Amino acid sequence: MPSTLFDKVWDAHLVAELPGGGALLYIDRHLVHEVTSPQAFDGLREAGRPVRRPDLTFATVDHNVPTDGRPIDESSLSGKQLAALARNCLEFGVPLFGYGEEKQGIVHVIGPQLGITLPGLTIVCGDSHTSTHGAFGALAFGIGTTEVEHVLATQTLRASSKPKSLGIRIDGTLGEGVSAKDLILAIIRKLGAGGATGYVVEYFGPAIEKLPMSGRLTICNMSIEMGARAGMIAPDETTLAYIAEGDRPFAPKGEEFVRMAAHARTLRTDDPTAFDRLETIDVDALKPQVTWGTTPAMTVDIDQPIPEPRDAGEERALKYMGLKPGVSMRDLPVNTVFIGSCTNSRIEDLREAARVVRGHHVAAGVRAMVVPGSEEVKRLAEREGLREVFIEAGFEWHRAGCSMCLGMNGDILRPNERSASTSNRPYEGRQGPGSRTHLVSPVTAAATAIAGHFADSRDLK
Ligand SMILES: CC(C)[C@H](C(=O)O)[C@@H](O)C(=O)O
Ligand code: SF4
Repeated sequence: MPSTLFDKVWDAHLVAELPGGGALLYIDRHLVHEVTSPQAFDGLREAGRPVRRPDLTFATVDHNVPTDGRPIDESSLSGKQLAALARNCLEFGVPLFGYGEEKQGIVHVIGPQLGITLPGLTIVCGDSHTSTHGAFGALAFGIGTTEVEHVLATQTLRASSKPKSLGIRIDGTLGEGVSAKDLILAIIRKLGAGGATGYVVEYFGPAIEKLPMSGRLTICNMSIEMGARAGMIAPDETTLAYIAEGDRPFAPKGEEFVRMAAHARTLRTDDPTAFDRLETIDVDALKPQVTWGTTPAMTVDIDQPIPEPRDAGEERALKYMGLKPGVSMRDLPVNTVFIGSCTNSRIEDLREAARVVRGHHVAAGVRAMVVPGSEEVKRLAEREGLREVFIEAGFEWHRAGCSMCLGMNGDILRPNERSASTSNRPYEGRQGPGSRTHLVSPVTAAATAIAGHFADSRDLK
């Protein structure tokens, strides 16, 4: 019987089938951040247990860190979570990429960058966007705080029954000004915000094979936004070249790399008939996408009008977003442009945005900010002169962190302010109370900052 990439990684990590349909899985890498770990460490302490594999556990601070140079307010909840992680890592011997340190960054950006994320591994983190790491052909998913404690203590996860598999075949070629972000928004728009609930998704096909790792990471990142348990892409030569290049201190080297690469080449779905469900999408005619509502499925092409609401949920979304059907998306002015988040803050995202920005200026009255996904991305961008491009155009240049992806760290919108944001969730209040978020790609965000309203990057030329 043909099997899927997901089957292969699952089977290789199955320790035991549990009575009642669950499974005990061995976990290769456990990523930890300050928001979902404090109670887990408290639990270990109370039980008098150590962290079983501190060498396979990696911690960073991202959600709560100030990105604009403000000092950390130690009396705030953010300050307390940051301090707790530092204490816990010291006590339990877990390596921490702390605030101000060179390896610090958003957990889903530093995993791949440091060579922690590799093909065929199981990777968990107390964070829903752990699906990001599936871009390497890893089985990666978010877990709750109780499970974080279980993984810390045992290096295994009690998973519920094995999810079904959904293959999404993506044909065609992305046009200029259209990116992986537009592709994943189009997929979510087609399948719906719950369209992949209960599935592990594998993206494959010609359009995926042509994508660099940065785009594959963007796609797997947002799998969770259609309810998927995980997103995966089979490792190929692009994946292996990414792991081999650059400064990746935790990536295998020499003989070890050769072994890993040989294993990675076996990690593919034997035949699409192995999927429980199959969907296809063609991207030849895909246009830049913009969300208009409060889920990532409420999306239109940039040259389409705001749609008529089809149900009470869409009506509520329109009201919250302060929008009327029929208004052209392109005519909608924005207050803020945010280029950042684990979806779109890698060096490639910044390069693409800078290419659009170069020689232009941010529109009057618009606040535009770039928040690199890691301190390493920030350093690289500075070395390449991207910082100057953004600063000269009137953008703010920040330190690494989750920043305005969610309102936990001081980077927020004021009530009723509208943003073009490269993040992944346009939920009510996500970027601050009353905030109105529209998801876009980095190049669309850059063009929008310059135009002052939603704009197609191809119009700027
Ligand atoms: C804080 C954390 C638990 C949360 C998540 O799980 O996704 C956050 O990263 C988010 O994006 O909303
Ligand atoms: S950048 Fe946003 S989506 Fe990603 S981990 Fe941080 S808060 Fe969650």
